[in-house]
Amino acid sequence: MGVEDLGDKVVLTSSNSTATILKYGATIISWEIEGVEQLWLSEGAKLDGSKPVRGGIPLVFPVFGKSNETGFENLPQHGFARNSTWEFLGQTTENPPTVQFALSPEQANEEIYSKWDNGDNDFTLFLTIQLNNDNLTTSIEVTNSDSIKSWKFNWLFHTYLKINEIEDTLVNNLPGELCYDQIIAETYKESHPAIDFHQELDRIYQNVSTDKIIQVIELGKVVHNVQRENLPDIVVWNPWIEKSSNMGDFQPKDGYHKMVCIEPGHVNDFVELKPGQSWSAKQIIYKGDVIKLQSI
Ligand SMILES: O=P(O)(O)OC[C@H]1O[C@H](O)[C@H](O)[C@@H](O)[C@@H]1O
Repeated sequence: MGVEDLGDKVVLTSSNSTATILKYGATIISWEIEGVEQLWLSEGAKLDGSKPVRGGIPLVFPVFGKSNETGFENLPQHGFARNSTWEFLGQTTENPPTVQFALSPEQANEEIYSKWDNGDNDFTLFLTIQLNNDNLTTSIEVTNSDSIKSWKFNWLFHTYLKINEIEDTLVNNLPGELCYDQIIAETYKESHPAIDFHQELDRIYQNVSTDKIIQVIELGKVVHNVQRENLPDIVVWNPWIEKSSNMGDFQPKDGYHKMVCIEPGHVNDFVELKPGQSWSAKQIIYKGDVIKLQSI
């Protein structure tokens, strides 16, 4: 049991599990239960701060994807939280092991931060990571630290879940939900009883009730459950053959068989914060093998 600061990373240990967090991006790069890895991390992922980590749980702030909205148009895809080295604030609870990280303009990747409204938005992010025996909980609090200016943002946990075989995998509890399909640039209502994977898939499910647990089911068995608080949107992504072959840090090239991204976020529209206001949200990924079918 405990928390170890190894310099560039922090390791949390509970009686049956461990989580490893890279300070760069405050990216969770590993979560093991009984020695079994739950997150997918590319063998080609850069862990030296030269680029965002391909795998684990990168953090997306203040924009998801690219946006042409005023103030966001110069930012690269997914913003700067994943390219910044966060401050490790230390352990907040001993049992369950819980740690906190912070990011504000002082620590943010200067080059990218300056592209967000000319580096004129004062913010504070607190990320709390709690390792329980059967779940990993990540909580985020975003505060507008400016005394006069309002600003807006997207937030997303870009969670890469590890699976055995994508073609044996289904994602449930999304039928009837509105989604924007990024591959064909169209919005439609999901009509399939479960999402299956036979080609590149990149969809933003919008405004999905947080009562709904998103389950990843492999050969009829639940392998991951994703629960959300205050995160209405869910991105489901698998890059498949061509897209992964074009990502230099995606290794091995057939690694897309072993991963699915379920990304809870607030990305369909922006959250607006007035000076001094805060917003918070949570992702809980847990084990548990009961199939729960929730209709719209
Ligand atoms: O390559 P990255 O910038 O890490 O983005 C990886 C992926 O993130 C999300 O899942 C988006 O929906 C995808 O369109 C994007 O390809």
